[in-house]
Amino acid sequence: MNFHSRDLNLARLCNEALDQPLTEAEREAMTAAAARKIEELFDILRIDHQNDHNTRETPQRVAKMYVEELLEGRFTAPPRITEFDNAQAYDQLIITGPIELRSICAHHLMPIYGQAYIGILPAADGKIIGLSKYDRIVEYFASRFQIQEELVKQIGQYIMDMTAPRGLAVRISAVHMCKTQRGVRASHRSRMVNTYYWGELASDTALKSEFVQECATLDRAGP
Ligand SMILES: Nc1nc2c(ncn2[C@@H]2O[C@H](COP(=O)(O)OP(=O)(O)OP(=O)(O)O)[C@@H](O)[C@H]2O)c(=O)[nH]1
Repeated sequence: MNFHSRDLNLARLCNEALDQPLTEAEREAMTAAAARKIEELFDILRIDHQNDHNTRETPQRVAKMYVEELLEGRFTAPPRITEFDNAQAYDQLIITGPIELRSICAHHLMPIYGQAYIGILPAADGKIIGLSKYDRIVEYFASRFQIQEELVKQIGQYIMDMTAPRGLAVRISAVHMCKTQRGVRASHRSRMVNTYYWGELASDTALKSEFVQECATLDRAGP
């Protein structure tokens, strides 16, 4: 099957999903087409991948890694969210983290790794969602070429749209390898931290500082 046969040739922004998840046949066709382009790149870089025992299968491996792993969140459906009744009308702050964050930066295609923290102020008459779903949502939006400012907002907006809590905070603390492995060669300890707030968490400074303090505690807690 030719992967241009559907609307898949309509490009989307690097951190947006396609309009429809790929079918298995489309995924295979995209992987094969990407592998051919990576072979071409190796040819340009004068890497003899036909005869080099180390890189013979590398274009196929890299193409598969992009389509099925690093950019999976562009090509698959968002995670299913399990909702439970908020039977006891729980309306206090819930904080979950650290959630392991693995992404790729949009500018140099280098890894971003770190932790995410999510704070939820549930609506007493709303729903509670399964705790593991926050990790899945982070992974879904992180599996794209990203910049950290937009990643935080995408994660939070999705949770707001799906669950309508009274307030929400999403915080990411991450290392950008485009800064540590090249360019300025910053320290591996150099991180970017950013937080975005919605609803009551945006307007209530006491809630904000409770969230930030709990994140610091969770960060120090270790395994
Ligand atoms: N704000 C922000 N910047 C990012 C993020 N990821 C990478 N960057 C930066 O994006 C910038 C891209 O800069 P350019 O000047 O176009 O690229 P460059 O010439 O290779 O620059 P150097 O990285 O300084 O060598 C760099 O400063 C990166 O550190 C991110 O998530 N958020």
